Amino acid sequence: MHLEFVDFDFGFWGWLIVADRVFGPHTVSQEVYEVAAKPVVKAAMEGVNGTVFAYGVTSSGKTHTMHGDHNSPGIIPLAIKDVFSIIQDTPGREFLLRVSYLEIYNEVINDLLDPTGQNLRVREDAQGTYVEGIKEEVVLSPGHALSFIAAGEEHRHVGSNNFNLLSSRSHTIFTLMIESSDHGDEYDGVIFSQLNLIDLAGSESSKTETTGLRRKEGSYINKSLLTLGTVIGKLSEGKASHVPYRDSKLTRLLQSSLSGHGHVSLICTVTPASSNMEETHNTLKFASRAKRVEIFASRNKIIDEKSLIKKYQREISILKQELDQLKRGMLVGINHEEIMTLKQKLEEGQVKMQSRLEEEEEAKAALMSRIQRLTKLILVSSKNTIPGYLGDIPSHQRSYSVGEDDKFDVLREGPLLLEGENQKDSISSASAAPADASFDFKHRRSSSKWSEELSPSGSAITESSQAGELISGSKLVTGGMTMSDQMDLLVEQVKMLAGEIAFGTSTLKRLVEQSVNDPDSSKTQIQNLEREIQEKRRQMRLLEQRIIESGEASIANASLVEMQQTVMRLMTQCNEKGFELEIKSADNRILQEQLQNKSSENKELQEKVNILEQRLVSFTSGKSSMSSEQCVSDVYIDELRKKIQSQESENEKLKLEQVQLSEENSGLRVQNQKLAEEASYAKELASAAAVELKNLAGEVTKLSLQNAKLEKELLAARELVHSRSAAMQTVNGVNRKFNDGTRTGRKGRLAGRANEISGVVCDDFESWNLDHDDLKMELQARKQREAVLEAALAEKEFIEDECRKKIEVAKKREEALENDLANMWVLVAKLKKEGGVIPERNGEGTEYLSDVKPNEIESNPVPDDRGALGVSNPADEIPKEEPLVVRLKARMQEIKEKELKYLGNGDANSHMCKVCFESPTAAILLPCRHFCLCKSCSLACSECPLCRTKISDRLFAFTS
Ligand SMILES: Nc1ncnc2c1ncn2[C@@H]1O[C@H](COP(=O)(O)OP(=O)(O)OP(=O)(O)O)[C@@H](O)[C@H]1O
Repeated sequence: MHLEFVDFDFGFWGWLIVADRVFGPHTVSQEVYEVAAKPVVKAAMEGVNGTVFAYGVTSSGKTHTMHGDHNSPGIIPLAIKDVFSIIQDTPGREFLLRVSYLEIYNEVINDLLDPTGQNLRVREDAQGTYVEGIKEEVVLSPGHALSFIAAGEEHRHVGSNNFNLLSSRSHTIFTLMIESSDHGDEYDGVIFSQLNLIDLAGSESSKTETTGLRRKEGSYINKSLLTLGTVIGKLSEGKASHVPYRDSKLTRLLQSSLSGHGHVSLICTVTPASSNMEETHNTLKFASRAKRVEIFASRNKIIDEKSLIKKYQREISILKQELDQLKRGMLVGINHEEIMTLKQKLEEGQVKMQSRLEEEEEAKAALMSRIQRLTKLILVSSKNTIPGYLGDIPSHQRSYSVGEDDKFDVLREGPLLLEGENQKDSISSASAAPADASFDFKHRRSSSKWSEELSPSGSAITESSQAGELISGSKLVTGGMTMSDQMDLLVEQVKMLAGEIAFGTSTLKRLVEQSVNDPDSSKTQIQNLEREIQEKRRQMRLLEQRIIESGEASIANASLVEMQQTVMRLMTQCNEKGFELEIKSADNRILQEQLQNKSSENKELQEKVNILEQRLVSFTSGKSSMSSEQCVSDVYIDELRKKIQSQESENEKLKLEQVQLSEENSGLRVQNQKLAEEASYAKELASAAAVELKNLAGEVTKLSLQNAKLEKELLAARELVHSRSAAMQTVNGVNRKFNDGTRTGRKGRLAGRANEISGVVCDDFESWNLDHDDLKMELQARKQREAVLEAALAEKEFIEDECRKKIEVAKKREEALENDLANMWVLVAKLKKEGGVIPERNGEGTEYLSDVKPNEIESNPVPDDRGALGVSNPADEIPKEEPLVVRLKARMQEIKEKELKYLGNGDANSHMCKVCFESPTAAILLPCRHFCLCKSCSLACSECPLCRTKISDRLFAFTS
């Protein structure tokens, strides 16, 4: 496969394009990295943002260039490796590296390091654009960083098209965030930079046969790449025109990189396939445009506060301080006195332990010295070869093995020969010939050994040397035997010596008997034998002494072991005690802390007590002359006790009250419910009364209207009467003039009226005169009518007055009702406020409202039957103990009855006179049933004041 890598480097530090390179198909990634990416990486490590991205048609090798494979790592792994090697080569600085890895798939940003981070949003701050909520991982090594890339690649969208089996379906941006600062004193702030390593998805031509999802992906890819091309094109123009960074997520994210504040290295990959010629051409055009983009890369500002490295450094310093404090804090919380006490205790303990240890050491040393002494003794004695002595015993044994026949001789003569040899050796007169050669040899060897070892001077054997032999012989056994074996051996030796002595004694007896026959020859033998017996006895004594010493030694040895055990036990105890001491000291610390807390609490309490005492003193100073604090505190305590007792009794009382109240509450609730029902009933009554009042008012209005009408009619009638009378006067005047002015009377009035009616009438006087009689008649009729009307008017006025009175009464009644109603509502509201109950008075019944007293209710009396106020109120008859609502109900009933009376609706009481309100002794019920009048009143009225029914037609309903 032939691939070409086209690299356009945009130069560094504000340079314009300095180099562009074309790489052939056999170029390795390392070479491309060296040219295209390394300078960018290096600059990024120095604080300049850098971006390296691969652009090209699908399957042209972008992913291969950026990621590479196992054999040939791409730009990204090489860059990471380089970053860490730069860190290695920069010992003077501290670095903190973080990585993030995202993809832009179908214009959606997904976090490749965190599968839950989907559809992330792009934000912008002073530093530029960034992805909100993207996961950033701190990396510590190249492998660590590459592991994140590998993990991210798992989540990347990859699919196959007809050019590439593993075609990238998304743009990926691997970002390395680099923070660095100098060490210690040379600290110059934290430098932050970003290195973006981008693997774009490949542009897809129409030849890329895609359907469905691939087509959709392809369109998104092409669109974003087109936007990238447009942005590059705009930037390459160099004009201050609008750059459509926001048209795609890719350009939006690369905005700060492309806008010229960091290094950008664009690697364009092309394929030599003729089928991709158009795309290759487009890629080259894109590269050509990109070359013209000017970059003014600069080092990023120093950020201190936001930097993670600074944060970590701060944390580290804080932790160090905490550690120091912690180290010092071993003694924090313990005051100086405690420390001193603890120290003292420790010292005391140490002294004790030291003295005990010293004692033990001394005991140990004593034992050791004894052991050493004993050991020395053993060592010293081990130089003596008791086998020589013992060798004699085996020799004896060997001699036993010679034959049973020789046994007696050996036993009989051996010691004698031995003694004889000994005698010869010891006194250097070894003249006596041995009876047995072998015995002699053995004896000789033994005796020579004794003489060599025990007698350095090589002189004749002495008492001491013999004793030394015995001791050493005995001691030697300890080298290979136990003490008990030694003892046994010594005892055996003693027994043997005793046997030899006994044998020597019997031999001596036999020699003494022989000396009777031959005194010369046996004399010497007897002397030698006596000497030998004495020697044997001496040796036996020495051996006995050795046995005693061995016993002592065994006792000493036992005591040594015992001492050693004691020492061990004491050491263990010492360790245990030391451990206990540590625990105790730790406990002591804890107790000390607790004690401190307690003491602080005590202090606080003491302060409180002092304050209380002061208060008490100030309180009692004026009253009491008690001087001693004890008395004050006693009084105070007594008071407190009394207070507590009174408080307790109050508490009990309160509890009882609570129980009572709860019982009352339940009772009152029931009552409240009843009252609510009554209140609703009273409300209904009040509303009915209001309706009735309204009707009454309507009727009154009607009456007023009728009255007004009547008044009008009356006025009209009066005017007519006046005009007629005036006309009559005119006529009379004319008549008088006409009849010499001598006559007066009706003619004159008629003449006057005629004059008044019209001046023209005079002209028609003749004709008017003809009607004179008629007029007279008419005048009379009118006069009568006038009188009737006046009477009616008077009646009307009277009725009007009555109506007014009624209205007033009704109004007052209404007011009273409203007052009652208001009182009721007040009562209801109060009941609700007091928990929905009416408090009982001694449990005997409901209590009147404190602010709505019965007297107040009576102060708004309902008018009586006569319309007088506050007279004969039935409410007065209600006992005061009755509940307000009951009284109200009674009042409402009364009102209703009165209403019925007023209305006269056929009720028995409705026969009361509606004019004088007298008792219905002589009442009549009008046919119209409007008014019920008494006889006297009905006489005054000729018709029903309401409907004008003639009273002549009246019907006396009843008379009492
Ligand atoms: N220089 C190269 N040496 C060897 N193999 C290469 C080289 N460049 C690309 N390839 C191979 O070509 C194939 C396509 O390459 P790659 O996936 O990198 O293309 P791409 O441009 O990233 O494609 P797409 O845009 O579709 O993702 C891969 O199998 C890759 O291994």
